Amino acid sequence: MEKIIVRGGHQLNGTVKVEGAKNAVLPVIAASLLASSGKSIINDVPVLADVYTINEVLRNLNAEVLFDADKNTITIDASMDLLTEAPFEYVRKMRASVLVLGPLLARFGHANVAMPGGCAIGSRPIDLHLKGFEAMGAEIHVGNGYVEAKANGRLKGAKIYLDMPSVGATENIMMAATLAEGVTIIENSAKEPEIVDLANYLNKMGAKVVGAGTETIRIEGVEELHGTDHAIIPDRIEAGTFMVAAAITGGNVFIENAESDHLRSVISKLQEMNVTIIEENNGLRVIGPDRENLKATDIKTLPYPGFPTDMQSQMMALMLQAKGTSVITETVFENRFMHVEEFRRMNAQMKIEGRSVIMEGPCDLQGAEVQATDLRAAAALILAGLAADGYTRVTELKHLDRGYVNFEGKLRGLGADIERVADDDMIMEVDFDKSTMIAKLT
Ligand SMILES: CC(=O)N[C@H]1[C@@H](OP(=O)(O)OP(=O)(O)OC[C@H]2O[C@@H](n3ccc(=O)[nH]c3=O)[C@H](O)[C@@H]2O)O[C@H](CO)[C@@H](O)[C@@H]1O
Ligand SMILES: C=C(OP(=O)(O)O)C(=O)O
Repeated sequence: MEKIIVRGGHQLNGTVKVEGAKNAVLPVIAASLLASSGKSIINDVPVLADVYTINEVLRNLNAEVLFDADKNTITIDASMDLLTEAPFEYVRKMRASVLVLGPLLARFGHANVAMPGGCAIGSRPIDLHLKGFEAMGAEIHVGNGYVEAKANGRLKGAKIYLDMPSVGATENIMMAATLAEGVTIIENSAKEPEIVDLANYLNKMGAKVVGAGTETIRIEGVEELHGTDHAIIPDRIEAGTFMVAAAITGGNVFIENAESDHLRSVISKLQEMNVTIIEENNGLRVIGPDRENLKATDIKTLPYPGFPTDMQSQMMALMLQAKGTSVITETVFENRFMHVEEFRRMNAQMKIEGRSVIMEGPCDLQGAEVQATDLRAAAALILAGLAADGYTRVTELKHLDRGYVNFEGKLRGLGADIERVADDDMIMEVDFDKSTMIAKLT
């Protein structure tokens, strides 16, 4: 079993480059299924496990997908008649597989996709996606672990109010509406930058989408869409994660490609904590304060432009180092505190009260063996390891690899003492080093 081993205490300095956004590329790849002519060429694609998974979903539907990982480019030809079933083996690995529902239903009048079920961060239903399709005239049948959607002819434009601004529901309904007859209005839609990226892509394919990035999106259906070229926006969560890495080590890191407009809430909270952030050409410079000057703060996760839930656990690692009482309240997912127990193994002083976690800092974090409970928790535990005394070993790296490209390599490039080891032999070597180190200290 692979582990990442990190030895804390090294300040990070230098430049790190942010990849294309995972949460933008997945819906864009799914949207490529809408093109009945031409090829789609997607650039700045991050080489992530999730990208391989969605590519497999498309190939399984009979689309032709060529991923040039060296050039970060995917070429998709979906112009042929496709199959319309996405089995559980893919949806289980990655919930974003449900994003093929909208495109398949709109183009072929049928989709049969495994129900995603819950995951480590919450129950994550897809009722809002399905209500949207029903409002557009689709018939939905849920049974035997699958959701089947059927339309008699083209979907019909409709006015759809989302009970909450769900990112996935907004994307799925927006994609379905591009080929519907008439106009669809999505009210209380999600406003994330990834929604805007998807709308830009759809418009280049020939769709008529306006208002993406606001709470009302208007889609005028067209008869067909074609392949196009597109470059994915930078990953704001990867950027935010490296911002915390700089802050937690008191380092000075330039984060190339970080888009400051997408990171306002994160920038503002870091500044409250006394982290210096300078907007430079093509990126952000982040300078962490000395540990005694890192100030406590409070955070509430919210839909964009509020503080992102996908940055919650990384900020928790930083708050454990801050002086005073910090509180994080999670309002987006009902169960996104699994990492708290793992932080406690590292000597973190914290308690959960309802949807909030209360921390008394600064904690003297100690290296320990910890388990990544989800994607962002994996990154957060490694960040905590950068500040901890001794060695931290993080297991269950399948979560990390879903969403970070060469995370340990990028941190090592900035000066972190970190490596990924493949098996227990390697770990014994590190144990040996550790005992030498302890011997030197005493
Ligand atoms: C691939 C991708 O882009 N994933 C992101 C996307 O996930 P995802 O699109 O799954 O997240 P949503 O915005 O849909 O979920 C937000 C909340 O709405 C609830 N909900 C959602 C849909 C629905 O039909 N019914 C319902 O109740 C969810 O359970 C959750 O509590 O947005 C989340 C919120 O910013 C991020 O954490 C994920 O990284
Ligand atoms: C929760 C996340 O992703 P997903 O929706 O793909 O599980 C995430 O990116 O932090």
